[in-house]
Amino acid sequence: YGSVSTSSPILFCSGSVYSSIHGFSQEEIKEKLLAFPGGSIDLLKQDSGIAVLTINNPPRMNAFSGAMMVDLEEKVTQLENWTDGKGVIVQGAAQTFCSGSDLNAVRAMSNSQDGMKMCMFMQNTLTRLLRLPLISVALVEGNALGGGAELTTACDFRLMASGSVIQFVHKHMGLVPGWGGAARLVTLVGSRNALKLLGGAVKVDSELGVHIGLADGVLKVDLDAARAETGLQQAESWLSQYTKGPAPVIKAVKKVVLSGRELSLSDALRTEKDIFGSVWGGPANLQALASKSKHK
Ligand SMILES: CCCC(=O)SCCNC(=O)CCNC(=O)[C@H](O)C(C)(C)COP(=O)(O)OP(=O)(O)OC[C@H]1O[C@@H](n2cnc3c(N)ncnc32)[C@H](O)[C@@H]1OP(=O)(O)O
Repeated sequence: YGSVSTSSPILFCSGSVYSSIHGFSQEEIKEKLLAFPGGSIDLLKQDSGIAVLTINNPPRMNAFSGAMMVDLEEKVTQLENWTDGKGVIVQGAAQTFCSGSDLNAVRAMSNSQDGMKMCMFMQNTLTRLLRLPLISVALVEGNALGGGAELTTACDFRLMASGSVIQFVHKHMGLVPGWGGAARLVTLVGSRNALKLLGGAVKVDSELGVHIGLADGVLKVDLDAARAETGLQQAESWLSQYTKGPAPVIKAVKKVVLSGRELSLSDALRTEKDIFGSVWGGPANLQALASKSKHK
């Protein structure tokens, strides 16, 4: 497969929003964030080409410590470099998703300069997560609150367990989203629904989530515990509908959709042409042509 040299440096060279030209130092904020330890972000890359990224801080309902923000950035870098990857599932440990920023860290960083730097760091990371050449799914069990709700919007899809809640609680905290969650929410559900969810700090359950297009599916509850699939197993089989096939082709699928989502039409068309060129004449294309396959 040829490498994709596109006219779109923003999407495929550096997925970040802020850099030194914006007066932002990633290393400086990393050092400050590392002063708030606790929890981890765990990455499991599987032979299926589907990775599992786990937000792991159960004593604080998987709230993000500063160290976890740094850890997430490192894991996103690993996913960007995963040649054989096709998909990623983002979940929380211990059957709950994520309760947002660790409020202890928020209290200690409450001056607006530090708050803005943390927000720029998280915007960079979550933008890179959404721009990964992998199809991503947030598996929402339990609560996704505040920054946790924002994290769900940094995935291509959201699957909700029954009883789970996505809630942008920011207004109750005297805040608005800052990790890019408002901008992404408007894209997902439209500005009127986004205003309702943010202005009312609405608890979005799975039914409402599907109704407004925030959720893409609801996990099944099987009362026979012995037969029941876990949320993760269900999410893996849901995602595998879209990740069958060679990694370069699945990555190309994500890239054409991403460029259509983020670029102007002219730039998206040029980028699509470049991505097309990277799979045209590739092994999967040649094999399909040789087998004279029929699509029925
Ligand atoms: C730009 C980003 C903006 C933000 O993300 S601001 C943060 C927004 N998130 C929140 O305000 C969540 C606050 N937490 C809650 O509402 C509740 O704890 C929650 C998640 C519904 C769970 O309720 P319960 O099941 O009753 O459990 P609980 O309250 O006893 O919590 C268990 C332990 O977890 C802790 N915890 C939960 N959310 C946390 C957070 N965000 N930061 C730090 N610690 C947090 C909570 O303090 C409790 O700890 P402990 O057992 O009392 O030591």
